[in-house]
Amino acid sequence: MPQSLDFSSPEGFRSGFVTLVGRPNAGKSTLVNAVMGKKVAITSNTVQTTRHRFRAVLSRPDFQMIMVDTPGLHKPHDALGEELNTSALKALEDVDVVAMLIDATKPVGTGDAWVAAQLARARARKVLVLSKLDLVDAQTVEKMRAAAAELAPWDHVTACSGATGEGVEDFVGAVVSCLPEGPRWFPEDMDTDQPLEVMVAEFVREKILRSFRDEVPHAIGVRVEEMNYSRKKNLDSIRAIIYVEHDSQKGIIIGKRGAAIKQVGIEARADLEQLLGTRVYLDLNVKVKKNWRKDASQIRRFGYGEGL
Ligand SMILES: Nc1nc2c(ncn2[C@@H]2O[C@H](COP(=O)(O)OP(=O)(O)OP(=O)(O)O)[C@@H](O)[C@H]2O)c(=O)[nH]1
Repeated sequence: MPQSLDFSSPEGFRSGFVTLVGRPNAGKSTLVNAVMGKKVAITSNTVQTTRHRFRAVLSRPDFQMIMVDTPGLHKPHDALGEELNTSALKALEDVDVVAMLIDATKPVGTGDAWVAAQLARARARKVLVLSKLDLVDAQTVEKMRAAAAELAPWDHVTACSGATGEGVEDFVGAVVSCLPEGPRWFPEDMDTDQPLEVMVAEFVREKILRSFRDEVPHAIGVRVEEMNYSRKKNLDSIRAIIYVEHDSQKGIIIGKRGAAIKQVGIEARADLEQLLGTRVYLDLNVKVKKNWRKDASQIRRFGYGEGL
């Protein structure tokens, strides 16, 4: 039997779903990538980077930990915000473990207390994670541990750095100890169930968010229109559209004589070639679609909030 079809699991095997929650920018996507040992989620300094809910699956001989990466919980300002909030709260239902990340570089605030209060309603086991451990000293970590412990009754309190990897195995151990005994849900060699088109669109969006942080925050959506693989050339030809809200944003993204979008294309292509294991031809176009973020049905059409 090919390995990918082998779902059998030994006695005592643990498996289950864990969702990562926390304020925007807390480091959720970075931690998912660190746990997986490779990039499956996009990260950026811009808050609310994560829009798609997806699963990353860590398989070891004695457990399978399925991570559901959620958009940050926050107070909504527009329809997109509401959609993200709803999806974050929904993610608390039907999971075995909720891991709440608190950025160790910031004092525990009312925002964290608000998220912890939402968590109190979930029946799942709860793990608190102080993130960005590499940026703080030991004394701060101890203070943060004490403050965080007050927020809710946690099963475990851990600290780690998704950037350096320090403490990441402790985090995995804490989560796994909370998982119930269960079957292998996914084939051992499958590490994400996110459709390729969605990952491709997200990788392109990450590059744009990084390049134009201040000029176009949140005002972009990326949709992959076409993806064709040629076995002969080992080449993926991808056509994607970048949607913006205003003409001015279109100008910024394209840049002088197309220089800016060319740079985005070069960077995205490098990542995509790694992701897909093929050569990539990437055709990016920019279109203006006024107020697309304000209309929740449009948001669904763009794929955000779907399948939640
Ligand atoms: N130094 C350091 N930086 C980190 C660490 N984890 C995350 N960051 C940075 O913090 C920023 C936000 O990280 P993300 O992983 O995108 O945060 P997120 O919680 O997924 O953000 P949203 O998608 O907005 O909810 C990025 O610039 C990361 O590079 C860490 O452990 N150490």
